[in-house]
Amino acid sequence: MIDLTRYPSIVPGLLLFTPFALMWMFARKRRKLPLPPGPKGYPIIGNLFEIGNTEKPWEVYMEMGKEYGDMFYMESLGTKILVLNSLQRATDTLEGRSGIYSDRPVAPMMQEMEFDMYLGFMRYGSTWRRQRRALHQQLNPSAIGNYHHILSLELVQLIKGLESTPQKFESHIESYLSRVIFRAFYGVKIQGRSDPYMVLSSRVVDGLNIAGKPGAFYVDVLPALKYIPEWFPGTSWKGVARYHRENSYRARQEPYNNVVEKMQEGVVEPCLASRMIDALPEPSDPERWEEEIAARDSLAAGYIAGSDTTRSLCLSFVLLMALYPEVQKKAQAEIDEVLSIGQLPTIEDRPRLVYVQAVIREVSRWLPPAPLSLHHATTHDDIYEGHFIPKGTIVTPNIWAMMRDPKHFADPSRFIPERHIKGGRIDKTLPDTTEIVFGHGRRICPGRYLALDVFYTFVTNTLALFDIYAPKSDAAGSKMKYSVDNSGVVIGPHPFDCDIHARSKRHQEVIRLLED
Ligand code: HEM
Repeated sequence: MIDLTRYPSIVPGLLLFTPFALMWMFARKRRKLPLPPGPKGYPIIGNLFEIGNTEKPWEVYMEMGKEYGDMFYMESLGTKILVLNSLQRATDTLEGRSGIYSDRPVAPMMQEMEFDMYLGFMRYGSTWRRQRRALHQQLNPSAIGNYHHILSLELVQLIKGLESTPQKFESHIESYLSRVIFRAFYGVKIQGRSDPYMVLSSRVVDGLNIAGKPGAFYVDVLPALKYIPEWFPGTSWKGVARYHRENSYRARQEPYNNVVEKMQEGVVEPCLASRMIDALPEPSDPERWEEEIAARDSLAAGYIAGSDTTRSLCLSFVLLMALYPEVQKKAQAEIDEVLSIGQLPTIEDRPRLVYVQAVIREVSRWLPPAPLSLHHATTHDDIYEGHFIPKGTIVTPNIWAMMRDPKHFADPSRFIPERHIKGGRIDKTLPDTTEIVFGHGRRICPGRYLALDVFYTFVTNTLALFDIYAPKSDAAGSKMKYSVDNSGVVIGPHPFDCDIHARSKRHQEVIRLLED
């Protein structure tokens, strides 16, 4: 017997959607081809309990894959979900058939908060294409070099912070990443967490995390509720939506308008925004207006999407170095072989740092910040490997399962950078986890080159100058306690303690001599 009290948020949906579910069941009968395999559903509600189980769904889906295969399908109350548990399935559909699999499902509350104006949550179409192009022109591999100096300039404050107050490592990392992103995007130097831009961006991320939770708002279950006036009892969600809509609007407008003003005054630091503005068509061009909105909104989408994800990867790296001191020593030995003390690693050193590259691949595999990527959706019916995939299916790429696929990664729960190396080089026959972690197909993360360069800069410079240990209270590094925060769209380690200090007196001296 199912205990409905465990799933309070789905009870109203159960009642409200029963007629739709019946219609859906009859429509299914008309189809000839089978749907992909999947758990048998209950009459009327279908797979509501599998879909409604929001506790670490990436792990639940990985387990379900053992029974139903690397691609399975669930249906409930009109919602259709296809889970892709292997890289092969993601490549075949999201990349091979990207013309069909590149839409996003947009929940009514997301729309009410205007988060569908952000690239990551926008429906597939011409506005999406325009914004995507605007970002890609500034963040592609040949353009990204324009921002490498910022990674190094902002590094000094991070290194000095880690040396003077190592217990605040989390806040130093967060502040480094925000400084890099805001300076690269808008040419501004922000001042810590209380900076107005930081406050605004964290409010938008909070809103995304609230709206991203399935079943958190009744309007997601019954979209017609949005037409009920705000004075009506039980519509407090409308106030929540308005608050986040305002933040979402300000986050798109304010930093961009600031750059426009600075450009007019001739005092702007070259940045993504100024380069996008320079590249806009002439004011008389009919395309100008739309292109300017695309520039403005794609920048906001980038800085909102980039902070939490990159932070999660950096914190996972610190945690893993404390947990696996032998990996840390090996990576430091490689850096010492390539560079002398006092020389800080740069992007140009990357090809010579093979073991460090393997560490980066293994951190990305071990705790991918977006374990279920972002949902894709189909714009048309499709037939894939003899299965019928209906139009409007929500497609969930399970990055977590791909990273733990024993076909590619033996003993997947262990952290073993060596698995990525063969004959002294990166093993190109193994899937590249630093690609998988950024998603697939036309919606793949446009910030991936920037994110990887920032992450590499953080990893190499930290290893070059500091030792990271489990806190003294822990007898051995491998026994250090940690847990993962699964509460948002992006996951990462919960706050944890660790000891960070300069590797030696000479390293301490190098840090002291660094100039701000
Ligand atoms: C380690 C850091 C990062 C990770 C793990 C990550 C991961 C992802 C993933 C998994 C997706 C969904 C891809 C898909 O739908 O298939 C995505 C989308 C996106 N990412 Fe990132 N990302 C990171 C950093 C960044 C940065 C620095 C930016 C800044 C430009 C950024 C901007 C975006 C945007 C705008 C989208 C939406 C793309 C679209 O829907 O077309 N991300 N990211």
